[in-house]
Amino acid sequence: MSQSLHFFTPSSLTFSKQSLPKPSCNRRFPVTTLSPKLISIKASTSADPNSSTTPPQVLISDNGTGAGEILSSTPQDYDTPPSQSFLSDLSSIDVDAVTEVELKENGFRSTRRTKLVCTIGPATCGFEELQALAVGGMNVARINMCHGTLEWHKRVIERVRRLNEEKGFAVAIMMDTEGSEIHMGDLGGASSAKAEDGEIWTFSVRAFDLPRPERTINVNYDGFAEDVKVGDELLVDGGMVRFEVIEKIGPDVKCRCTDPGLMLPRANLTFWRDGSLVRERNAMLPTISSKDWLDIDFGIAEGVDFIAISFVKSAEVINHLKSYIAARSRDSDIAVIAKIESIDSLRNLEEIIQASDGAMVARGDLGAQIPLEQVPSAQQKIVQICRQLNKPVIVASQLLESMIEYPTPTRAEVADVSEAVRQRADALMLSGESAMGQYPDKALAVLRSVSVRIEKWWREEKRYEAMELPAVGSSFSDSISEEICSSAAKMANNLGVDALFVYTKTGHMASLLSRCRPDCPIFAFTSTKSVRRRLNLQWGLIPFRVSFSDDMESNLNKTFSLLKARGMIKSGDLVIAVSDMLQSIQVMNVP
Ligand SMILES: Nc1ncnc2c1ncn2[C@@H]1O[C@H](COP(=O)(O)OP(=O)(O)OP(=O)(O)O)[C@@H](O)[C@H]1O
Ligand SMILES: CC(=O)C(=O)O
Ligand SMILES: [K+]
Ligand SMILES: [Mg+2]
Repeated sequence: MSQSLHFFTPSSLTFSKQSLPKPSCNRRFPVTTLSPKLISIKASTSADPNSSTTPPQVLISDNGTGAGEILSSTPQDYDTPPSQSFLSDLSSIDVDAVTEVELKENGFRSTRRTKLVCTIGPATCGFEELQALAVGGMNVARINMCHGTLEWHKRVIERVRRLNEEKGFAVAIMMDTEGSEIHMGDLGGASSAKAEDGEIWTFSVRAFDLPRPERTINVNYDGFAEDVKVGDELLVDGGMVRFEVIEKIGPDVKCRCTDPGLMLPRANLTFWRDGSLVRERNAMLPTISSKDWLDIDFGIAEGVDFIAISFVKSAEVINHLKSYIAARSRDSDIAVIAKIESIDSLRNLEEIIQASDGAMVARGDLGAQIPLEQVPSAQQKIVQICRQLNKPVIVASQLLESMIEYPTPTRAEVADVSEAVRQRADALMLSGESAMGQYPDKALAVLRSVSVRIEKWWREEKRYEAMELPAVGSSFSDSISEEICSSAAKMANNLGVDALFVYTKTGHMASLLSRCRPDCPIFAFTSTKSVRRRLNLQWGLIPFRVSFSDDMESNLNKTFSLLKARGMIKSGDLVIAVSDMLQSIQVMNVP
């Protein structure tokens, strides 16, 4: 009957089985009271070996088979008294109405796992429009500091906040820096400019009087006229429109349109010579410009959840920004997302991702820096590395580009979205489709329905990709958490459980579970609003805010009754629970 297993640790951990004690009211032991069917594996260690005199233990209990055997508990883990706020907050759990309805109507399994980011622009900045996006499944609202004034962005942030407060959403805010690459001016207020084949346009660093003279474009980079040469190819937005440089007159560069198209305000500009990107000069520009620093100060002051850094070249700039944020806002939760959109970022990919809290495959500019046909493989690689390093990854740009103008996507766009979902990216992003397109809600609905459909198909076919997930933590305690999460995810798949529950203060344990991309959804319970919002970017997590204690038994009882009362779970549902307070895996039916 007895099983034992030894870990080699400072003090040895043992697996063993003992007789199941009768539940008693003063015995605070979660495994005995929750349900008739329950298995608990507990590996209790202290992150700080000096903080506890109790040797770490691993416990296995199983009273689900009727064998009714269990071993002694480690009382210290259960005896932490619930805090005042916990007691006073017994009835409250934050979940948005949309998730609640989705869980009630469709059950856990059909909830969407891929997260959705929407760029907010003139088409979606009003409260009603923002609400429509939240209802439509927006998890993160992105504001792009290339466009709009600080006052405009501030109003958007306020509206998203109000939406969260009033409607219970946990929409996170991502601020995206402008970066100091070369781009066009704002077209003097026009929403776009059309360049036709063969037309001659003037690109200049000169400021023009309004109204903007016909066929002229402002360029933000002073060295532009010096750097380009006659014969160079000038690409707007990575090739959406192409020009050939035909003449230079002082600050004015005359160009002939060779590939016609629509140019959007502040579109990115790159120039190419003999088939390769000219980057000597703009490579000298700082990744974070002085304007970016002001925007970052604004983002910190406004308490945004994510800051996405454009045109990252090295890990150094990420580390620099992270220490700046840490110094500026002591207990700030702002996560830094590295935008992979340059040749340099591809060169230093692993170290950049390692230093960041997440990454974005910014295909718009990336496709302007590397040949377009290399973008898909770069995307796959970035998504894979992020997953291995346990960092959330967003696939961005042109997912549904045609929906800026049309109410239905092209088949090719649907295939592209499907591919990103199949790669199990954490999130998909809308840019122009939601910022200035005619059908933002429809575009979001397409992302949503394609995600759900592909995820379902993938699960039905049991198409697990065998991805090696290397250890990401440095301490032994980290390794235990990783092992627990990968075992819990595997158990969840094998047992066909309805949901994984994770109680997490920092969100780390939830992200480790998400990394395993299990079949079932992950209910992530966290006590702070900011962690809840941040988790909203990660694959498969349904973040709830609820106050909880170190006592897993009461946490589980409390969440079960709260969720049952709201009709989000029911008796008999099979759940696996893990937490970052108590290193254990518990399998149980909802009582
Ligand atoms: N705050 C805004 N105000 C006005 N227009 C905006 C705003 N945000 C986005 N847009 C419009 O939506 C388009 C697509 O947005 P997106 O965020 O992808 O920007 P982008 O200029 O392509 O640059 P990036 O490379 O930073 O994504 C922009 O080109 C712009 O026309
Ligand atoms: C999103 C972004 O910055 C890009 O695709 O270039
Ligand atoms: K940007
Ligand atoms: Mg970009």
